[in-house]
Amino acid sequence: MRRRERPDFFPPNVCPINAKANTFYGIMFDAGSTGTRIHIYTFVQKSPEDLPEVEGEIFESVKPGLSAYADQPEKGAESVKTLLDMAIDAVPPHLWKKTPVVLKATAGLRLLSEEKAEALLSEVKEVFEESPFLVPEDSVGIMDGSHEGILAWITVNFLTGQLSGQNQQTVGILDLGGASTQITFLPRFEETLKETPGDFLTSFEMFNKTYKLYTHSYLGFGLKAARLATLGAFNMEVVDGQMFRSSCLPKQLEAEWHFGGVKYRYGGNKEGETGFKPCYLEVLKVVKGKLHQPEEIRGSSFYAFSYYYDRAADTNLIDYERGGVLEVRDFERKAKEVCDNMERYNSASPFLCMDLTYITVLLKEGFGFRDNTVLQLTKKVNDIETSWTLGATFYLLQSLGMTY
Ligand SMILES: O=c1ccn([C@@H]2O[C@H](COP(=O)(O)OP(=O)(O)O)[C@@H](O)[C@H]2O)c(=O)[nH]1
Ligand SMILES: [Ca+2]
Repeated sequence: MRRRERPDFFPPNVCPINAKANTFYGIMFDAGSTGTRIHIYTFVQKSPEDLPEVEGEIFESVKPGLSAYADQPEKGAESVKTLLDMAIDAVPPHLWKKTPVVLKATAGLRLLSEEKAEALLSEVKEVFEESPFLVPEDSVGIMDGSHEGILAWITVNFLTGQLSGQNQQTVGILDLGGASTQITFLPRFEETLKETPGDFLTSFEMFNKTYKLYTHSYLGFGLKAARLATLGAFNMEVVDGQMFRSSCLPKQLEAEWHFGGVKYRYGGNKEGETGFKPCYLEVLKVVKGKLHQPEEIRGSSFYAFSYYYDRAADTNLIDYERGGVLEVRDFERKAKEVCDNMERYNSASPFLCMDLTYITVLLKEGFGFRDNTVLQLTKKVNDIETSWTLGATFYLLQSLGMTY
């Protein structure tokens, strides 16, 4: 796409408040499987040659996600309206009409029937149309899995300064959601391009450059979907009262869990085995042979966020506010510690052992990372969330001709 200049209403030297003429906003909703979030970004474009700067972000979230309202689409849309009302206060009224609002749904809605997903999305569209903001075509929809990874890659590499200037040393990213998981990186070796199935490679244009990225979204491999798969309950018609058991859960546990609008009963192996070893084997069945393993990633380091971050923070592997640097084996060590002392960790979450074991198995046996592969756990860079939403907002502004 060609670089386009935004109209300048005031030449810089006569602009009354110089800084404000080139400020603009973008509103992006992330309708995830476990929650809905609004990101209201403020951008400043100092000159047409430079990348826009992110001046600030307002972030708020609600739970549960839209997919939990599969049978009450109006209620689902109400949760979006609550968040959108925040934008009315955040964006100056004279810019409302120029501020685009978009909602992209991810794996939660991908797993619903088309009919239920459409009903939810059309209610949300109505909420948008009743708002004073700019509602572009296709403003509400389900995002393609490959875009989810690419846009998160754009976000992280933009925030870490890798998309501007010469010597670009981009970083790969790992996102672990509730229902799907993404891996994205820029291959450095010809071999990788040759060995990779075509649908794992996508060319993407951003900020006047084309990137050929390796990316894939594995539907059903998010943390919560993996819990169901381990229990043998994923995509199953659940019979009333049916109990799903696992060696990854505390022996005496019996409880209920709601996900994607379905109720599941689950519990520990009352009589049988419990602990890291049997749990690892159980989880391995869910993962083994299901993921593509690019050779190149074994020796590189990756940025990891979402549930990788949350579980690492929950178990003090990293600081909750600042994040940290880990190796894959740190997750395994912690999984052993938790699974082999399950009763002690019971109070935090009954799924902690299963979650840590899943993360370990996914990284090692799924993607094929080494024990000493380095992971940079990050929630925010320069106070901006490391989410695909920033990349998606840039893409949106580019398509509207508001930036290049
Ligand atoms: O702005 C966000 C959005 C999501 N998450 C994390 O993403 C995970 C939930 O995934 P999500 O609901 O987005 O599921 P998906 O639809 O991506 O499978 C949780 O760890 C959240 O804390 C986050 O940290 N920041
Ligand atoms: Ca997500």
